[in-house]
Amino acid sequence: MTGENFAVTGQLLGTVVAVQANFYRVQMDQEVGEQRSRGAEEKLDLNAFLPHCPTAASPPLLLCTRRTRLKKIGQQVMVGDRVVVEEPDWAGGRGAIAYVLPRQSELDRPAIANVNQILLVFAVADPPLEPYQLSRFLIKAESTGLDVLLCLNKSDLISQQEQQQVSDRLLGWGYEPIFISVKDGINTDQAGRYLNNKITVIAGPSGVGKSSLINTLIESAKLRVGEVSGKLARGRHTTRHIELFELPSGGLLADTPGFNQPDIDCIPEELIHYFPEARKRLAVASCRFSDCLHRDEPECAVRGDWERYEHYLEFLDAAIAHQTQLHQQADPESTMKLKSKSKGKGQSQYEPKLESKKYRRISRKTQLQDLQELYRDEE
Ligand SMILES: Nc1nc2c(ncn2[C@@H]2O[C@H](COP(=O)(O)OP(=O)(O)OP(=O)(O)O)[C@@H](O)[C@H]2O)c(=O)[nH]1
Ligand SMILES: [Zn+2]
Repeated sequence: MTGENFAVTGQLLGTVVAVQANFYRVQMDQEVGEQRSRGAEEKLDLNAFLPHCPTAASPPLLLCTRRTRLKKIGQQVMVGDRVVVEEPDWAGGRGAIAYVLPRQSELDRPAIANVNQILLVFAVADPPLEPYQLSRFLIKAESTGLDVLLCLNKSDLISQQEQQQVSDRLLGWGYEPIFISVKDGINTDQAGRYLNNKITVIAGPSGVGKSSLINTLIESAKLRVGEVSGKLARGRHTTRHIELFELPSGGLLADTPGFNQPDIDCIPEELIHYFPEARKRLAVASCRFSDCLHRDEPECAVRGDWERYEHYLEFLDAAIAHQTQLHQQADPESTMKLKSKSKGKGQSQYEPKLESKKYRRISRKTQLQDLQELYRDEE
């Protein structure tokens, strides 16, 4: 099923903003609101995959069920999905999801479709900016393949000079952070503009000011959310309750429960691509071996004098350890084979191709199981 199939007159499009039991809360597109208020049967802009700007007269929010046909074909509906709604009951606020449009991206944890970017929030002080922790979060964010936006909050606590030092250092990592202060209202508008008409997931350690930033960004949404669920309740969300909050300027924002040390569980040979400064090196030169892990291999284009190389080595160990563990859980025999095969090549020898295939298979399977579990629980 392709997007073109929906380019017909009269389809009602919306975005799933929350899943509750076997109901889906669907924020209808702006055009739907306008069309409804005009009472006209006009052609809708069906090319628009992104959420639209709410105006004073916000488009309706419908509580929808999923058509039996979707259940039969095993089509799951995720938060973030663009959907076609049929049989709207505007007065009762109800509808039925008839189709799910093709997804542009699919995040695993939190399970959200069509996310455009990750907004990583850290503080420059209180809690102090810890490079290793920041690096870990950045790697995790980069591993989603989505755009990564870095906001450094509490800039009111440091001097211009200190800010410049942090800025220079992070530029060496390949990032241009936005320095903000929610407390003093510095650059929060600018940060907000990056979220326009996009689906953004916000992440970062505890105490850096995520709640404060969210509250600043979504004053109006907070009120509306208040009517539905009682309160914004950030931090209490589990992966089982994911919600997208509408930004006044358009766009949707999802909050993730705080976690302090995200696991490095990526495929070892892909890890290097999550470092922008290493990506830059690999764009202009190649390692001698295509399966180079950039440790002690000869003629490596990556190894060298860059600040986060130490982080890379440490995360690589973590990624390999994670994969070995996965391997053992899934298939103890093949791990044995792998081990004996590696003998004689040196104890740190590692077989990337075999492992990564295996990993991908397991990963997709667990992903599916997670989802199935989620829906079983909810139905
Ligand atoms: N100095 C200063 N303090 C801030 C700023 N923004 C937030 N804070 C304070 O930092 C503390 C933590 O803010 P929160 O918004 O709760 O942080 P959080 O990231 O949501 O924390 P968790 O809910 O634990 O994930 C609060 O006491 C805020 O008042 C800022 O720009 N400057
Ligand atoms: Zn290399």
